[in-house]
Amino acid sequence: MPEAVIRPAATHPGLLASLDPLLREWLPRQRWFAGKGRPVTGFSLVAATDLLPPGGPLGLVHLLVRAHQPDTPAPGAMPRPGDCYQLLIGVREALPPHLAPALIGHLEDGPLAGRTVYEALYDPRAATVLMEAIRSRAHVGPLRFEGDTRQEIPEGLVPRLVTSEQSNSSIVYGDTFILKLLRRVLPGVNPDLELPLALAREGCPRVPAPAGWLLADLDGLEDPYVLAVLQPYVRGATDGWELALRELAKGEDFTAEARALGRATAEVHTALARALPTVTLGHAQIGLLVDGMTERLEAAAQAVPALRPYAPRLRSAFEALGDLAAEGRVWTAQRVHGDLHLGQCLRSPSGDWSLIDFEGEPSKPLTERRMPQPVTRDIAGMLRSFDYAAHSAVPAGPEWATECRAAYCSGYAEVAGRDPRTEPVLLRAYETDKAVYEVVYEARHRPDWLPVPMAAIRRLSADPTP
Ligand SMILES: Nc1ncnc2c1ncn2[C@@H]1O[C@H](COP(=O)(O)OP(=O)(O)O)[C@@H](O)[C@H]1O
Ligand SMILES: O=P(O)(O)O[C@H]1O[C@H](CO)[C@@H](O[C@H]2O[C@H](CO)[C@@H](O)[C@H](O)[C@H]2O)[C@H](O)[C@H]1O
Repeated sequence: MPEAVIRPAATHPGLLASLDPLLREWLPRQRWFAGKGRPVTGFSLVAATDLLPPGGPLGLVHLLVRAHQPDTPAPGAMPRPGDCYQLLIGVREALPPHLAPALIGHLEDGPLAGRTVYEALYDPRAATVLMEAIRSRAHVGPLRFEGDTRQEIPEGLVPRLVTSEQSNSSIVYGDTFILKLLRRVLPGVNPDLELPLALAREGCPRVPAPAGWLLADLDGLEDPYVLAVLQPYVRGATDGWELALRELAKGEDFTAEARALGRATAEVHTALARALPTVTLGHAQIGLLVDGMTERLEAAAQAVPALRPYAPRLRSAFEALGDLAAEGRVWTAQRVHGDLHLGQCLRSPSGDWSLIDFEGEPSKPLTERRMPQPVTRDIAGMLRSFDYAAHSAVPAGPEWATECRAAYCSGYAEVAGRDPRTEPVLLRAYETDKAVYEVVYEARHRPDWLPVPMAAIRRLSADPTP
């Protein structure tokens, strides 16, 4: 076993000063960096914790740093404080060749001048320190490693960093557990831990139950930061997106899987409705929802000119929902996944589906992400995802999408006792809202993909039935 001893915390203002120029260059290149397009002008230290002393042969420093970026606040608005990021910095005399991709740079001054600093998650020795801290429920400075005592975590699981494109960073331990380290972190209850814990309490088998987690208690804050979540690893799993594309390429039917996904979604929704409060949305609340959807559409049409000709017809989808509410219709809202699509669904080799990544839309504040919403929001996300898969295939498979969407709704109804298609106005409003979001997302991140949500925009603005 490499060193897994957790030593007392010490802060290193000097270390951050010498890291500053290296991080300014390195941080914006990371996939998970949320402030793309604006330079980083400096950092302030939120917390520094030694997990292994940085002066030793292998140093490991846990940092929470606020990255400052020039902001253009709306007139009268307060400038936003920079985003806070979680970093694990390894410190060595020199990097062995297998850690070359992890290099951040060489410290030129300060207490550790001459040493090499690197992204420690690539380093199995550093990853083992994290796991040992969870196993021993260590408290180090502000960091609190905790866990579910009913789940046994064996010693010596071999770690490997997940290298796929992610919004956060994950380490798989011995194909048995996966530790997700949140990158852009906020104080307060995080749905990525809150909802899987609630589902585990309900005995819902569709979501891997958290086995451990990492919190940080910082002075002056009522709520801790949620920094990481450890879950059982679904071995040999394929995600729904990959599976759907594979079946499409082979011309295979996917409706049985779509139906199973509908059932799995309904199981999760039913358990969440039991576990956490539900509320009724009447005229006033639906009015706010409609206003939000309309504002997002206006902002999207400003940002993406291709959307502008369709905006009036799309707006009418939101207005129709407002009209129903004005007639006295009410809807139930509950906690939902918040960002559901095929890529968030994992199929085990035995054919069971699990849902992952309950973080919600990371760009939104936690209070907004934790608000109860109609389940239709998640359902619309999945319906859009079948459409995405069908449009990504060559040749495109619009009938495939129609069949999968129908099968998904039927599967949902089998478990929930309520078919989402019986709420066409609500479904259309949510699907429109999601397609508008996707237009902005693709214009910003993957312009080649823009035709996919634009096809949906055309369909939704032409045909009032979802
Ligand atoms: N419990 C799990 N079992 C197996 N693989 C998982 C599990 N949780 C996550 N993954 C894999 O890790 C990837 C990233 O996880 P996710 O929670 O979506 O992180 P992010 O928020 O960074 O996108 C997923 O796409 C999936 O491939
Ligand atoms: O998984 P994330 O939380 O990072 O979600 C973002 O990226 C997704 C792309 O990976 C994006 O999803 C869109 O593309 C998917 C195919 O790549 C498709 O299945 C989804 O239906 C579609 O929305 C998601 O919108 C974005 O928030």
